[in-house]
Amino acid sequence: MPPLILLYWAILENTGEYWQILHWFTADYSVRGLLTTVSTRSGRSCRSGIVVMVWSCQVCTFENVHDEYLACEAKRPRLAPSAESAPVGGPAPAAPAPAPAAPAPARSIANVLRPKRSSDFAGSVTVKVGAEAPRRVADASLHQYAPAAFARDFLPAREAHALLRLLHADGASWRRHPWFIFNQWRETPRCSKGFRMEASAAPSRICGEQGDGEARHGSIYAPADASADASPDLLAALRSASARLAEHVAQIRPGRAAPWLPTLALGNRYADHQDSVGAHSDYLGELGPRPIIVGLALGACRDFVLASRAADPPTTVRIPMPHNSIVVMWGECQERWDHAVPACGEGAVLRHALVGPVRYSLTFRMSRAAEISRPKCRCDKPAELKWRGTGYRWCCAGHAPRGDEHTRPDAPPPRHPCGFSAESPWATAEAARLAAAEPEYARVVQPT
Ligand SMILES: O=C(O)CCC(=O)C(=O)O
Ligand SMILES: [Fe+2]
Repeated sequence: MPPLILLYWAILENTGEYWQILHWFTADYSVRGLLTTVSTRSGRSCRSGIVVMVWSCQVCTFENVHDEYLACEAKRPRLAPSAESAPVGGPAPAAPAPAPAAPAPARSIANVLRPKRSSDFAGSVTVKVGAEAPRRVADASLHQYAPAAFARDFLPAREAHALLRLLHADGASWRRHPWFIFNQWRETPRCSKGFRMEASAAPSRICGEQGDGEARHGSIYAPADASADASPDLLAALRSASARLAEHVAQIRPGRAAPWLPTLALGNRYADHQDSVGAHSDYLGELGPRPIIVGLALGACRDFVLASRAADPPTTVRIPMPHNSIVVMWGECQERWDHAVPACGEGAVLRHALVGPVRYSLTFRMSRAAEISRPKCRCDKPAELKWRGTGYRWCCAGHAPRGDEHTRPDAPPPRHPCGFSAESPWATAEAARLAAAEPEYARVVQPT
């Protein structure tokens, strides 16, 4: 049967939503549908009755291969697609001045059929150096400003969508954790859960984040505690994503011999614009110095911010991370840069069709626990590893009950850091070895 193509316009009577729909019926009688008009409502059901209907949004690359219609919520185009080095506003470091909204996509067949990329709707990377006004930069130029790389539309769209569904089902059980900051225990302003991906290991909970007395904090990996409560489908999806990331990193990596094979994924769930992670570098007790850490963002688009600690001149990079985008943080990030997902205004969150304002991130890390001889602090717990300006030191980050334990009424109170601090000559030497094997970031060639 030759393909039959049908283009029609529909107005849903009860919602007033306007859809422009292109269907083509293929030889196997599957039906594809493209929506060109974006809706803000969700939950309508639309069954084709024939075989499969694929709804894809023209604005946010959302693709729903199931038989229900989920309204895409990406109704607010933000910054226009990258214009290399275009100034975007005044000198305020916190947020680049709003740029004019991207023009509405032309309603043409060519535009309907054009595969959409997230750069069509999410903002550009912006860089602010010293007192200069923030500038938009092309994604591929990020390495000129920070030891990091950014890529959009990383996983195949369906894989990203399936992973988001699995995370969203699991994410309801993720918890806020105690963390030590400003000399007191508080709850993390987001929920998190950790996964171990070694084939043989049970998934473990990660005990959230704790402070280190300098208003910086990092993620702490608890040893596997056998709370194997992630679905096999989710673990399989995490392993698949991690294999793709390992391959990507191998392609773009600046030197170094040993492969990066992630074995841990820390999941964060930001329920809305108020959830956040403050500026920090990660704890490295299990990862060793200068680790590669890769963040995969799924769901709502929020800004991921990298800020140099050096004042010569201070650099802030703001990366609006849309659904299915990744940021690779090279080793130097954990020494001389902080990263954050700041709280923002409600309107600054680019919602996702499936999860609305919820953002998930998975930060993939490679455990080197087997190579690291980790001392215990005075609390008799494994110490944490941090860069301290001139070298690495083991320190105590305080201790709180792991996983859900802290929510139990009989949970012991969290313990303040004991003040333990000891040089790690091994980590400092290992960092120097790794740094020598890395060429200048500015010379890293990014694939297009
Ligand atoms: O959510 C993110 O993108 C960052 C999370 C993070 O920094 C962490 O888990 O240590
Ligand atoms: Fe982090």
